[in-house]
Amino acid sequence: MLRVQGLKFLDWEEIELEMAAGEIVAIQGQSGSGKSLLLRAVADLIPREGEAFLEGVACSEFSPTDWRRSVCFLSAEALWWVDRVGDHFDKTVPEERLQRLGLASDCLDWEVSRLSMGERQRLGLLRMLDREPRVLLLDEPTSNLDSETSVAVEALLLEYLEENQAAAIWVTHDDSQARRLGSKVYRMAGKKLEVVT
Ligand SMILES: Nc1ncnc2c1ncn2[C@@H]1O[C@H](COP(=O)(O)OP(=O)(O)OP(=O)(O)O)[C@@H](O)[C@H]1O
Repeated sequence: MLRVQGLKFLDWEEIELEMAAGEIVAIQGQSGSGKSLLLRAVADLIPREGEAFLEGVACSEFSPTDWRRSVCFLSAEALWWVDRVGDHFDKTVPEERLQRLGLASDCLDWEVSRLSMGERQRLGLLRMLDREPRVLLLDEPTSNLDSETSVAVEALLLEYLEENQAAAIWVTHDDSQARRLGSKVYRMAGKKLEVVT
């Protein structure tokens, strides 16, 4: 589904990655090792060499907007550009999704400024799913969450990947999360991507 070929940014070594529909690839590595840069490079958000292919079609064949809608990067700190939470969503978020993630049923009417870090993270994730991406580039998507809410986020994401035959690259500092979710686990170290399992 997603193939990354000879991807190179700054002075990191070339990166090759391939993932199938429904698959999660987990990426670990010390702080500053280049995990976020890799996700941004795949999303075509930073200057890079090499190519990424979605279902065989090169990134360069897409408009930048179409690529980023299909291969969607979720930053650890999602950006919010208007005051009201609900104005960031194209569609109505099913009440059941809010409930599953422990979010208040009226949170779409809230001001962004009142959101806690964990609420921002969960709503950023729902906003991403609202756009129905084919590939999810997740930068520590549960870093601000308690363990129970993290489990709920994991379950929702697994369900989304299965139902939509989408794929994800999941950056995490949590070893057990990487092993639990990743069909392959990689580590960024020494400016290169190494296979762990
Ligand atoms: N435009 C740039 N030019 C040079 N160096 C940069 C640039 N952008 C980021 N870096 C550096 O690249 C390194 C990797 O950054 P990155 O954000 O990918 O780390 P990370 O592995 O995601 O870390 P963390 O786990 O702390 O989030 C950092 O040292 C960062 O300062």
